[in-house]
Amino acid sequence: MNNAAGAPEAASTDSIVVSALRKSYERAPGSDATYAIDGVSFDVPQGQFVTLLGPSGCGKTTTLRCVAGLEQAQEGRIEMGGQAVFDAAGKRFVRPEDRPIAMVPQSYGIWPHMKVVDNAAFPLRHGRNRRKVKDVRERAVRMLDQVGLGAMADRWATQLSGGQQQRLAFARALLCEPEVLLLDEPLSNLDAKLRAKLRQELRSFQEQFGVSALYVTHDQAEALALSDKVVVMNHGRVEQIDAPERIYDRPRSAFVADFIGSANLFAVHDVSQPRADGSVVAKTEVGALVCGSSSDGTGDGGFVCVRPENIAVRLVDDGAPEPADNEFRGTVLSSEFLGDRLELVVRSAGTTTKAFARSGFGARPGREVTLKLDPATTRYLPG
Ligand SMILES: Nc1ncnc2c1ncn2[C@@H]1O[C@H](COP(=O)(O)OP(=O)(O)OP(=O)(O)O)[C@@H](O)[C@H]1O
Repeated sequence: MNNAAGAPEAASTDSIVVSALRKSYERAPGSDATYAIDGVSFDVPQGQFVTLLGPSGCGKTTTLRCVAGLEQAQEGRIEMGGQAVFDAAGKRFVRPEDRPIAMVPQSYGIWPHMKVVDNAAFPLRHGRNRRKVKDVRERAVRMLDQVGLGAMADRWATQLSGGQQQRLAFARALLCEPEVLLLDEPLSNLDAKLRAKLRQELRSFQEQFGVSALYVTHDQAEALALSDKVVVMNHGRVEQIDAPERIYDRPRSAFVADFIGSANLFAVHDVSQPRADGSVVAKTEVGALVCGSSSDGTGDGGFVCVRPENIAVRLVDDGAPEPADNEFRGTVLSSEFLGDRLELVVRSAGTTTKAFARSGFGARPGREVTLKLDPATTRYLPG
């Protein structure tokens, strides 16, 4: 669990607690090290699905590999089930094979020259559980049954489809009875439709087996659809940790707002003190906007953030009244038909705004429109 300062506190209900992890790949003494991860802290509560999300190079894989024990950080601490598996200060490092984890790699790591059942049983024959398990084949077949592959146990692994290979990789990982599954972009090699189907399957297996999961992706839709909690990373640091709905509806920074979904960001040059209801008035290039605030503090700078689907669009007709509070006018630059809606780009006061309208809305390029922002879904993000 996180405390008020956002740092994790060790608790018996957490499968993993990562605290202040810092790693640089430049090890030479005196080198001007830049950190691949720089003070990363988060936790994975027991049975939950937690996703590390961020752009390429932000440090997701480095973090996952530190948790797996495949990389060693220079600072910080990692606990699993209440025990330290890494502690830079105490010079403790537990080897990957002795950590209660199983990893599902991007390529699934399936052996083409083996039958499905032998692939599934591989860690029981060769891993840390090797000597403990006698009824290896029986256990592997039982697990294959549970993921719907029982009838394919004696096929060659190469005869499986992409989706079946994922199930096999999942079954093999679960056979190790890990505390936590570590998944490194396991859906990235599949086409969009199959990816959407398999992510639901992945989530339902994870829930069914009650195993905790730490998942890495740069795909924000995948992160929102799958996770109990999303850890958004940027430049080696954590930007925000929250449930998917809060990440989307209440981004804490312009980076999170922009990276997750589609967001309009209006630069702010002055902002009022918070009012009794917590809202602020932010002066922007499109006028003064009343909006909710993500923080207690205010000041100059920052952005007002509003999602395209939260903007109401009206055509401006002859004799239309002047824009009211939280409204501004603009000219339609482009109007794209997306099946269920139109995506409009509207130019006003030197900036462009993206807004959605219903499919039949007659907003051709060149038409003047009024855009109305709802204070409940418009947020001020301090700079
Ligand atoms: N073995 C390595 N040696 C040197 N630098 C590395 C190494 N692995 C990663 N880095 C650097 O560390 C930073 C973080 O990389 P990392 O692979 O963790 O990011 P990522 O968020 O997983 O990116 P991607 O989504 O592209 O896989 C990057 O700047 C990367 O270039």
